[in-house]
Amino acid sequence: MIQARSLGHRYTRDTWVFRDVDVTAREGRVLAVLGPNGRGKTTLLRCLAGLLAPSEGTVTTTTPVAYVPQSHSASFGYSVADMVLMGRSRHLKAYATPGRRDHELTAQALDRVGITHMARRSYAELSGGEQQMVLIARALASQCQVMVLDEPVSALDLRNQARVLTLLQELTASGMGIALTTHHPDHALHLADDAVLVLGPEDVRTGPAAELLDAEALGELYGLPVTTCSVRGPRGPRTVVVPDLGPTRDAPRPAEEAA
Ligand SMILES: Nc1ncnc2c1ncn2[C@@H]1O[C@H](COP(=O)(O)OP(=O)(O)OP(=O)(O)O)[C@@H](O)[C@H]1O
Repeated sequence: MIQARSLGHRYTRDTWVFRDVDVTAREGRVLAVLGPNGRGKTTLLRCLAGLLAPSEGTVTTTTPVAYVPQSHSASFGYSVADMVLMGRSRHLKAYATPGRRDHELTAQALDRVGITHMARRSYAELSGGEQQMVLIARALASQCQVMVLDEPVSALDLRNQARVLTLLQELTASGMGIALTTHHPDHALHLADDAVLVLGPEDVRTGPAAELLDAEALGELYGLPVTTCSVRGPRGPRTVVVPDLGPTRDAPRPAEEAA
């Protein structure tokens, strides 16, 4: 579990990114953090993951946590398998060589994310989306109990988005805690038990996702009209979020309407 109390952070003396945030990421639950660009989602996530010391408040962590950044550039020519094996580093003594179990867990993580075929490729030469999958596998190999992911599907195509979202659901069902940021309210509605909406430095709302993520709140969050509706997907009804993008290409043009 990661529990943050009265959390606040500022990079400069007079500008707070957020203040007074109480939030908990628990095993077996998904916490989704939403907000416009630059509003502080990554900052909040890095505080929760223990990578950034908050300017005020406390973060208490009771279980091993792994952080999956949005992107990560490796300067050496590591293979994908090496990158994932690095997830095992906290289990190894200083200067120890990874053992059979470490290699087994690396192979399992590659398989679980569906990237075994990439194992020998150079990580640095992968596309952004492929690298994102490798970073998720690295976190899996670490055997964390809470995984903190910064926009884990931002670079992924539709199929890999579905693969990763399904994997996160499976991990949660098996008891892992997930905290993630996302620019997809649909994904948050699909996955999340709890949500954080970062509206402003002094207005960070937390609560059950199903209550917090309604059309009115999302409209206020992103500053444009938003409609939610239920669609019948291949696996049953789902709620989708439709932002107001103006007239669509399918809409009749004014001249056609008048005719
Ligand atoms: N290291 C830093 N030093 C100074 N300011 C920073 C630093 N990192 C982030 N910021 C600022 O803090 C604010 C929040 O940034 P953050 O990356 O947390 O936002 P975000 O909500 O994750 O954005 P996005 O959705 O675009 O990824 C931004 O104004 C950003 O410019």
